[in-house]
Amino acid sequence: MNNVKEKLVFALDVPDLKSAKALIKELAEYVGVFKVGKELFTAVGPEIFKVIKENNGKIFADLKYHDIPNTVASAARVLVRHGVEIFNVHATGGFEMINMTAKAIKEEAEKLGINRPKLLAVTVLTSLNDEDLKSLKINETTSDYVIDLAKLAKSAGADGVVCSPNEVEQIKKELGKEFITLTPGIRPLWSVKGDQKRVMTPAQAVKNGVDYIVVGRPIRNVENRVEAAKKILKEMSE
Ligand SMILES: O=c1ccn([C@@H]2O[C@H](COP(=O)(O)O)[C@@H](O)[C@H]2O)c(=O)[nH]1
Repeated sequence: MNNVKEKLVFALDVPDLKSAKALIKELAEYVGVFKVGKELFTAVGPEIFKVIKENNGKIFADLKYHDIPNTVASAARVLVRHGVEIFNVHATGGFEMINMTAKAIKEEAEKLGINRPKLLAVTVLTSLNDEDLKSLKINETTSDYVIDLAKLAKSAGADGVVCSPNEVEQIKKELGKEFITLTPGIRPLWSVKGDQKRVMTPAQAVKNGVDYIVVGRPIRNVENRVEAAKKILKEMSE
C-alpha cells in the first residue's frame, strides 16, 4: 500500500490557507504528493509550500508555466529555492523554453547544494478530446499529438509529462520507462467526470504504468475524504 501512496497526488484546489491546512492534516497519511494549482497559489502564494513542508509533504507546483524562455526559466529558479519536488510548464511553450528551464533548475539547485525538482511538460489537457483539437486547428489525434509533444519535451530536457492515462503505455514504449508520466483525469467508477474528458480509473491507470495519478474532486468533494482516499489506494494496489 505504501508504494501506491507515493503515486497518489492530491489536488489542493481550495481558495484559502485554512482549508488547505485542514486537508493536508486530514490526508497526509494517505497521499504521497500535494498539488498546488493556480487557485490556491493565486490566493495564498508560496506560504502554502511552507505549510506542506512543515507537514513532511512533497510538493507538486502545478503552475503550468507558458511564457518566453527567460521568464519561465527565472520563475523556475524561484521554485527551486522554495524546495518544490515537481513542477510543470506547457510543452507548447516549445523546445527553447523547456531547455532553458531545465538548465536553469539544474544550475540553481547545484548552487544551493540541493536536489533539483522534476520538470514535467503538460501535453494536452485532460479536459480536451479529438474534437477540441480539431476546433483548435490541430490536425492530429489527441494521442498522436501527446506523443509528439512528449518527444519534444524529452529532447529539450524534461523529466516527464503530464498526460492522460490513455497515452501512458505508448509514451513508456516510445520514450522509455524512466520518462515520468503524471496523469490527471482519474475517475473511480463511483465518481463523476465533471469537465474531464480523457479519463480512466485509478486501477487501470496503475496497470497502464503511470508514475503518479492526480486526484482532486473524487476525494475532496465527498463527505468522508479519508475513506475515499483509502478506497482509491486499495483500487490502485489491486
Ligand atoms: O491536463 C490536466 C492538467 C492538470 N489538471 C489538474 O489536475 C487536477 C484534477 O482535479 P480533479 O478534481 O480530479 O479533476 C486539477 O487541479 C486540474 O487543474 C488536469 O485536470 N488536467
